[in-house]
Amino acid sequence: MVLYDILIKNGVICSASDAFPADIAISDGKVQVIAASIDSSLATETIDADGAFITPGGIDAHVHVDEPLKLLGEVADTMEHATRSAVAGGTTTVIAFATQDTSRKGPKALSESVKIVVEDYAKQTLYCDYALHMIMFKVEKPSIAGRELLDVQLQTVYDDFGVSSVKVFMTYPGLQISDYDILTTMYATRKNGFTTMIHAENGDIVKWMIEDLEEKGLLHAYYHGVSRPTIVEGEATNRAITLASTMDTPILFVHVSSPEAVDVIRQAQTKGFKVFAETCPQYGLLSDEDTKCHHTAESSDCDVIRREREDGEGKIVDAGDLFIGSKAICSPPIRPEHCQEVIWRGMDNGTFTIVGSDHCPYYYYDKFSAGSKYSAFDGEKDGRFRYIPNGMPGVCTRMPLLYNYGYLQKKLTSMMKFVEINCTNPAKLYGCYPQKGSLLPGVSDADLVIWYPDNSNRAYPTKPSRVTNALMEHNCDYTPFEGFELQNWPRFTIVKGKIVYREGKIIKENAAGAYLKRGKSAMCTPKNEWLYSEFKPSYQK
Ligand SMILES: NC(=O)NCCC(=O)O
Ligand SMILES: [Zn+2]
Repeated sequence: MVLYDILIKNGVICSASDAFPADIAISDGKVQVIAASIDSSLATETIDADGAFITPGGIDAHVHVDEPLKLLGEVADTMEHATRSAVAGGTTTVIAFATQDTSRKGPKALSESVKIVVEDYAKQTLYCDYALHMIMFKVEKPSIAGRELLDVQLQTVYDDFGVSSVKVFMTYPGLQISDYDILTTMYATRKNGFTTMIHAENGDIVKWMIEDLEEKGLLHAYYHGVSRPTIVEGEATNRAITLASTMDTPILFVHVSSPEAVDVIRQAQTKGFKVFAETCPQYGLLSDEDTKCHHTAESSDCDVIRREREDGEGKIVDAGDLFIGSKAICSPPIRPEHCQEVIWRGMDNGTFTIVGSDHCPYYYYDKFSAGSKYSAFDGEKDGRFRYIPNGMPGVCTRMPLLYNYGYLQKKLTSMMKFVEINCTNPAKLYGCYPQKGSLLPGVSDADLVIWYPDNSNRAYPTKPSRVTNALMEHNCDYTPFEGFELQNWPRFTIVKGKIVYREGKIIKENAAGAYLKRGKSAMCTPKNEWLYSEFKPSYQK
């Protein structure tokens, strides 16, 4: 009698709390049974995991892809490309962004902004499920009346699309919102049980620094990081915590990179504030050295040879390329090497709740594509750092890099920690647990990854030994991690019970990703403690 579609035998099942040898049976897209031994005759297909770890599929809760409103300009990956790249690296759910369409007004304004995105992605082949956060850069009515309108707008976007998180920016010209508007946003997100995601950098200091560096003729990619030093992030993080504690609103800092920011987050957590944080692999693995090199032969003030790496065939990558530093430009910027230790420690000690990729892919070699890093040379822009598109690809590499450089190098103390920050916590934080981020029989979607065994004598011809762009399966034409050495990589990625990535090959016919409506966060719940009781809102009993 056949009961299961797929049976995985001889693996070590890893959750955020346990790691134990067991078999796992899947049917109808769900995990059905986990038991010490399950008979192969009960399944249509049996996979021998050969002693390897089996983890829940990753959830990458910070992914920017091409979307109708193009807030971040043209990026190289559509949702189809991003989900394909995700599954090639063991991620089985991505959370991307719908941007507020400010031409839409009234109670349904945000819901309509999400609708156009969902309709656009419905036309694409999706390799895994995706959900959406809302990027908000304008409060429609900046007044007391504005917060009641925003309250209704959030209620509506949640009811219609299960969007339960909002991202705001404290930097970027055109996107930066005032402290007043952040308070208004927090009032409404708190009331609706939304997660407030904050990009914390002091935009006014950055503006001042950019103008000053340009005045001094310091224009190359490297100066992007100089214009946004670590204190810029530390100050904004501290300020956002002050605003959040005034409003008794839980907050989540995205893409945290600076030791000062880590310190204030840790202190706030110790005081019992509901402060959560995300970091990204690039902040633990790249350094400001990677942003060096200059773009014209005449300019010599940044005449530093970039750390060279080999590609898959032993060839040195990009030696002598004078604009190469732009590949690693993102915000917050990649920091000096000594900051990396703080990032890894924060992942392991719980300061960081989750790891996201901040996948935001712009072309590099395809210089003439809209949105290429080379658009910094359009017109009179002359390649100046202020015009280099901010962002880099990473949805594919997030899980494998954390496995190889975190777990295998003992910077993450256990595979349980690996699963917690990459899979389970993102699901709890963003309202999709236990459907996602876990392997609970009868409950969780059968989204999982079978890795290669760590200590096998068997040679696997399909096991990659270095990061290459071909491995990424994205549409972008580079990875900032080219040449990084690998001991492990996902061997199988299974999404809703179907194998979508098998030993280096994408299986398109099994792609059945869809839009995922989320619930409210299980973590971001207010404490109902007010710093000043006068601020307690009238709706709160
Ligand atoms: N991080 C970055 O440089 N680009 C993506 C947009 C953002 O998340 O701030
Ligand atoms: Zn951001």
